[in-house]
Amino acid sequence: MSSTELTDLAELDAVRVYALPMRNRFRGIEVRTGVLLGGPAGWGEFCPFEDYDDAASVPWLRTALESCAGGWPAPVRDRVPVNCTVPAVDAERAAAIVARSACRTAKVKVAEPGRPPAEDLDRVAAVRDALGPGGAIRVDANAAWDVDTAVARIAELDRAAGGLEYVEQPCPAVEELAAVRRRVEVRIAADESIRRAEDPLRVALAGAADVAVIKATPLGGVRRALRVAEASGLPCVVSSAVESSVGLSAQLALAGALPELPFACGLGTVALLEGDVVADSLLPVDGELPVPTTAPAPDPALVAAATPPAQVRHRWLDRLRRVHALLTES
Ligand SMILES: O=C(O)CCC(=O)C1=CC=C[C@@H](O)[C@@H]1C(=O)O
Ligand SMILES: [Mg+2]
Repeated sequence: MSSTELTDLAELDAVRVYALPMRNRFRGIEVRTGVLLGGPAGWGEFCPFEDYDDAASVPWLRTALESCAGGWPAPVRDRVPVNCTVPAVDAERAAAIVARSACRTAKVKVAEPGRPPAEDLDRVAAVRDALGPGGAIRVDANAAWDVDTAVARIAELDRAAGGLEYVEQPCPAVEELAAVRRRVEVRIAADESIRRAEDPLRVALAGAADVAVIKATPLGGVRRALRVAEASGLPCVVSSAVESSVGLSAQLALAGALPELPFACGLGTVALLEGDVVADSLLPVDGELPVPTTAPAPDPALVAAATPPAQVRHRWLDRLRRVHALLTES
């Protein structure tokens, strides 16, 4: 098939809704849900977070349909180093997650609403112990702080971690990221500030970040995300949207195709899920994942085991139809 994107849902051979529990609550999510789409040239995954409206979900569907059409850009590497992701859990669990992962880089969630800052310090210290002195630690505050709080917390976390590789999205606004960046030594990474194609240029022009976090899934696919990465002019880290192995493969295709990849990617996230929909899960081995050329096919028995009740299936199929209608209008 020559086209790089399917536009007609009738061309799909299979549509399967899945629901997989998270091992630990993450981004407020306890069960990750989405739709697997079987196309003429492969599989794709449509899995916008529940709080995304239909318009914001359009690029997620583009990503799924690009995957179904097959033929991602040619990779320049066949393996990608990844970080393990440590949710806002207690220090003991954090250390266990790192030890189990065998990754040399850990990304630690901090500034969870309602939790005291001392818990973050204990968590990063435990992660450093588990990782040893040679590993890299990055933290993600998901835009929780104002500028002064960010400056204070980053200094404390940097000390507790024995050095941070970078801090992801300390504050909400691009101008705030720039202000924090002028006041701390630790690198700043922009994540939520890069959700639309026009965003990375704004981040770069404002001097707001040292690193761009790029996600193929919410940016409309591997090709679109590659253009966003190039426009950023910044070193890029590819990070997941907590997909099953089907959707994660598009993110790995992006990481495989980026001309430069100076940091480990946030793609070890199948480990956050209780189970998967493919037999050969994209779980890191020795801190790396392979770059696939197509998405792995779901295993019918695993999909059957992950199929949610009819009410959930109908809600997702309605969502798919509505978002598809918006996509074809645009
Ligand atoms: O980057 C990683 O290590 C894993 C992915 C990850 O952290 C995220 C995925 C999806 C939603 C987010 O809240 C979160 C992030 O903020 O980067
Ligand atoms: Mg982030």
